[in-house]
Amino acid sequence: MIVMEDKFNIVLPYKTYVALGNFDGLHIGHMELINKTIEHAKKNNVKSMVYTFKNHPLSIINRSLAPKIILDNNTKIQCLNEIGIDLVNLVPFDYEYMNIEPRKFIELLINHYNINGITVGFNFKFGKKNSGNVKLLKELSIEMGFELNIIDPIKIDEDIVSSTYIRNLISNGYIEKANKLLYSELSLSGKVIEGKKFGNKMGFPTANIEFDQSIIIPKAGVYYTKVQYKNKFYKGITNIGYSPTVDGKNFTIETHILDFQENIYGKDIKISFISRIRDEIKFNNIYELMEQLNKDKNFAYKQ
Ligand SMILES: Cc1cc2nc3c(=O)[nH]c(=O)nc-3n(C[C@H](O)[C@H](O)[C@H](O)COP(=O)(O)O)c2cc1C
Ligand SMILES: Nc1ncnc2c1ncn2[C@@H]1O[C@H](COP(=O)(O)OP(=O)(O)OP(=O)(O)O)[C@@H](O)[C@H]1O
Repeated sequence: MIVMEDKFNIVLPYKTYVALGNFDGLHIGHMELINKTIEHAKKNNVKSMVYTFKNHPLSIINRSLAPKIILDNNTKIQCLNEIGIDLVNLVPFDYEYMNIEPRKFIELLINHYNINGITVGFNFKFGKKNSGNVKLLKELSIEMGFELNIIDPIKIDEDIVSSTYIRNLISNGYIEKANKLLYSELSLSGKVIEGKKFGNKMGFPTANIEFDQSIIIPKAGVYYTKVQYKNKFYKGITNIGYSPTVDGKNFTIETHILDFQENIYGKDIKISFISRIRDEIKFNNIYELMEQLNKDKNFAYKQ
C-alpha cells in the first residue's frame, strides 16, 4: 500500500477508484464503503484509494468543535493496509483547502488522480462551507464521466452508525457496543511512564501510559483490556481516572498486566479495551482497594 500526503501537487500515472471521507474509527459504515471501492477498483482494473485527512477538518474550520479522535493515523494506515486498499492519501486539511469550491474539488481529483470512480455515503458533504452533496456529485459524474457509487445508510437498531455515535458510546463506557461497530477494538498506544510507584507496594504494579491528548478516552472506570508489548499479547486490568483512594489529583490511565514482570518504563505498549468492569471507587483504605483489585484480576482471568 502506498501512503501519501498530497494536496493536488502530483499527478498519478494510473487510474483510481476513490473512497471519500473522514473515516475516523473505521466503523461498519466506512467498511461497507471501502469494501465496495475495492470491489469496483478490481472490476475496472484500477487502483483503490482512500482519500481522507491527516487532521480532522473541524480542527481548522472550528477548533472548539473538533472532536477527540477514535483512531490515530498510524493505526488507521495499518488497518487500511490489512483491508487491501492500494493507496491512502492523508491530506493535510488547511485554510486554503477549506475554501475549495465543490466543483473545483472534483475537477482537481479527476486531473490529479485519474479518477475512474468515486464512492461516498448517502450523506456525504464536501467543498467550501460543505456546499457540495450527493445530488451535485450525481450531476458531475454524468458531466465529467466518472462512475459514482452511493452507499445507503448502515444502521444499528434504528440508529445510523457514525463516528459521532461511536464517540458517544466510548465516552459513556459502552466499549463492547462500540467495538461491535469498529473494524478493530478501541485501543490506545503510548509510552509507559513513571507513576507514584505505589502499585508495586500493593502487589499490583501498573504501567501508566502517556496518552495523546487528541485521542478519545473511555469513561473513567476499570476495564478488562488486552495489552500488546513487542508483538506479544497479555491480559490486563486498566484503570482510567484519578485513583481517589490514594491520590485524587492526577488523571491517569494505568494497567496491571497479568502474569508479567518486566520493567517496561519508556517502552511502547498498546492497550485494547474489551469490556468495562466497574466504576472507579474511593475506598476507605488501601486494603479494601487491594481486595477489589484481586476481584478485578480474577474477573480478567476468567475471560
Ligand atoms: C485495575 C485497577 C483498578 C483500580 N481501581 C481503583 C479504584 O477503584 N479506586 C482507586 O482509588 N484507585 C484504583 N486504582 C488505582 C490504584 O490506586 C493505583 O494503581 C495505585 O495507586 C498505584 O499507582 P501508581 O501506578 O501511580 O503507583 C486501580 C488501579 C488498577 C490497575
Ligand atoms: N452508517 C453509514 N452508512 C453508509 N455510509 C456512511 C455511514 N457513515 C458514514 N458513511 C460515509 O462514509 C464516508 C466517511 O464518513 P465520515 O467519516 O465523514 O462520517 P461519519 O462516519 O458519519 O462521522 P461523523 O459522525 O463525524 O459525521 C462518507 O462518505 C459518509 O457518507
